[in-house]
Amino acid sequence: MAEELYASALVAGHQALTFLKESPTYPSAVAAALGTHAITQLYEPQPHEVLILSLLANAGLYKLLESSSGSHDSSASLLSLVFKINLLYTVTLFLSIAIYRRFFHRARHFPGPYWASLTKFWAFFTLYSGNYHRTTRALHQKYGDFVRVGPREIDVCNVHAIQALYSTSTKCTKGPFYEGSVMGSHERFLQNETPSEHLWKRRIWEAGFNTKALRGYEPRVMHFVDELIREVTERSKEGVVDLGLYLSFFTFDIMGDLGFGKSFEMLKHGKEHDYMTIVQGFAVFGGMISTIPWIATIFAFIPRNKAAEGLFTFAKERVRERLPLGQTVKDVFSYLLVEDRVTKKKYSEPDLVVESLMLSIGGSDTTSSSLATIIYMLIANPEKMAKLKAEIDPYHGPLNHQTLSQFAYLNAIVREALRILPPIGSGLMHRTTPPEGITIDGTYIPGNMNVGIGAYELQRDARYYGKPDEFIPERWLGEGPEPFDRNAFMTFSHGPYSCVGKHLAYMELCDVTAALVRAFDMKFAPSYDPSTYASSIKDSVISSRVKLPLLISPRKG
Ligand code: HEM
Repeated sequence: MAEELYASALVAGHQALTFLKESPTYPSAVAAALGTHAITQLYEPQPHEVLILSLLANAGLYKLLESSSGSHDSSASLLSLVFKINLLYTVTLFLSIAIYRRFFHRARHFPGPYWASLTKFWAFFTLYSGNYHRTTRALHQKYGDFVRVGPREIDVCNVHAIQALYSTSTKCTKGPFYEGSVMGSHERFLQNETPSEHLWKRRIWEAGFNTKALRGYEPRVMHFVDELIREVTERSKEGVVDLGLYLSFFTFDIMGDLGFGKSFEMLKHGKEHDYMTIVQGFAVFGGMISTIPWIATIFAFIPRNKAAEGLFTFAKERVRERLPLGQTVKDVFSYLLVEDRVTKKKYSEPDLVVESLMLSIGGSDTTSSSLATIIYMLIANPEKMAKLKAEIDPYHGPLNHQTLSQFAYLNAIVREALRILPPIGSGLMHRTTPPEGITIDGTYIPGNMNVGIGAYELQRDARYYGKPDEFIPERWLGEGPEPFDRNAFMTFSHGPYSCVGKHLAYMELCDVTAALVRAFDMKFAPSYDPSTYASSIKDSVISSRVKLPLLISPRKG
């Protein structure tokens, strides 16, 4: 069979060469471009394959021209001819792709921005601007529930799509969002694992976030809450405090402690650790290239740059220091050391390095930006702050999650902040539809399309939440405006790949909010324009760190 294929390929190659030799050069370039487009419809080549093929094709072309011109033409004029043929080939190929995507593609009936129908770079640049979530929301308001945000990408804003796309029973597969590695290598971590590998790894992670595990982490979390209050008290004596920065220090310190067994001590030193700077840089970059996954596959072949290498070296050292302590320390890492009860598989040391890195990325900026939003919303809505104080103040015991989970208004505030400004707000390309396509609320989406739901647009949709742009915690207590649809809450995603750290996040959000409100009177710094808060949040898949300049003083009454 293989020999037959090889023989057919040789015959086809020979015929193509004869055709090129006998036909005029420029029309051949046009024919080759159209042929390439037709082939890529059947088989999507990887970028490195395209590169290798085009180098080989150009070398062949040069040889062909050389042999057909004899000794008449110099190599400079041959090269110039090769260049012109390449240009014609490229222009034809791109035109052919553009015409196809615009007028013949199976996604052509879906409305959306013009450039998005032609190229994924529309999403890349929209994400670069930090406005992806706001842009897709505006597009849904203009076009409806299904918007074409890429050649074969559909952003969906409809509550029925959650089950259809994200649930355990969905026929959709993980989308290209999870392909490749931004770290410049082939490492796989929980989030971008294949479904079968994800299954056993996820079981290990889930054990690390069950109620018993969380109870074990709480004293460690409370240690950092106390440190946060102490540091903010000290800094506030000097004037304006950027609480956004200190909340970042806080969440990174905790993730260092729970993921690597050692805090970054940023709260203690009041200074940014290089680790945080690099991680935050990577998060932005990683977010952007997730819109064009073939860029990530190129990165997988390039050696890691200095910053990424530094990050890995740091993580490797921390993991090596942490490993000998085994399960004597009750952190998330200790759970990652346990073998899966079903498959008996275990994480290797290099896998632990990658997972610890991912833990610190996934659990830090998400939680700190949510905390900043909670405090911002409370200061911007003094009546809500007063209501929260009225709930917390009568209680004089130690703050812990068991107690705080009974504080209905506090929990409603946390939920409402996560609804109105979710730290992962955009849908991107989380899932790919099955070959037969999928129907959502009466709309058919063809097969092999990339689809996603953005939490921001869904949670600001007036069909699911009355007065969606207003901060109304009461809606979670059954006292807010209608409609109110709990099912449209997507902040932690949904289904088998949803946030595994959700309960730890809730614990941190409640613990810190209660501690800050109990300890301080807070107001916006006079130099700060609070109306810029929401627009200052840049969406790079995970929201960027926000500034929250405050005047803070110990509570008087
Ligand atoms: C407010 C805080 C948080 C938010 C809003 C959040 C949100 C999310 C979302 C939306 C996903 C799914 C992403 C996707 O579609 O692939 C996710 C996954 C994940 N999150 Fe969180 N997260 C938060 C905090 C945390 C914390 C504190 C941790 C760990 C300590 C964590 C660990 C993870 C992990 C490991 C995954 C991957 C799960 C998987 O693929 O099975 N997150 N998170």
